[in-house]
Amino acid sequence: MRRLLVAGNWKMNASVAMTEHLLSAIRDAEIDTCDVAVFPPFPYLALAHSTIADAPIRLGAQTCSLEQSGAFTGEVAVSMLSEFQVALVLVGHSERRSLYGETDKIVLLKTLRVLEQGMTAVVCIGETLEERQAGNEREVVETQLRLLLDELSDQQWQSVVLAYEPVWAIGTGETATPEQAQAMHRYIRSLLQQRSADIANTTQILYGGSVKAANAAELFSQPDIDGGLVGGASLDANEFLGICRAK
Ligand SMILES: O=C[C@H](O)COP(=O)(O)O
Repeated sequence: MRRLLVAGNWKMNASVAMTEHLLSAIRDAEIDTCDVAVFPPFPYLALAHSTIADAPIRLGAQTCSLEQSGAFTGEVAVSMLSEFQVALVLVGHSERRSLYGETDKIVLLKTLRVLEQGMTAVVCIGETLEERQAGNEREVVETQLRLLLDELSDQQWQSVVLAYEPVWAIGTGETATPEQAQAMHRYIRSLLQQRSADIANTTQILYGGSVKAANAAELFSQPDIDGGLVGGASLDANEFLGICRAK
């Protein structure tokens, strides 16, 4: 049985006050209906770690370096993240792919770095509007997954979470319908099934793209949707908690 995971990706939005406010509210809500994770920007990870203390909230980072240490100005290594009890790292978010040139090869290499450090990689995939309008969404998603399917061992797949995020639904207010999302999640699971039944059964596949408290329950009730990767709505404590409580 796959647990529901609700993950808040704050993107480049935070302050000390906001981090303390949001995380205190999430901590005090004592959510037990799903697993909860938050992905603050790098400078707030230490504060986030101390604010959530021993609460069952998993801490995530929004990206990581391919490198382990050295002269890579501005980069952050996975070993540094693990010192702040970061348990999950986003890899291949569509903004990293489109704005910072994160290719499928880089996504594979970063995923391996994250797994080597004993963390979970949350690998993001999804098609653009043009790709969907051209009817190529399945092909795009399969291509984005191909290297991971071919290169990761069965054991490594145990530490991978997938997030299907149609680019046209990110930050636009236009959510994929539950049927559209379920159809793609089912397809992704069928690709995992080609690797092994165990990987297909155990890998969590999150949906991302304008998830909010008002639409979360319908999305999460789909058989192949195992939670959400939430952007904008994760910046509002009530909205995020509403998503966590959605059933
Ligand atoms: O990582 C989160 C996604 O990009 C979704 O963002 P959004 O909920 O603001 O559409």
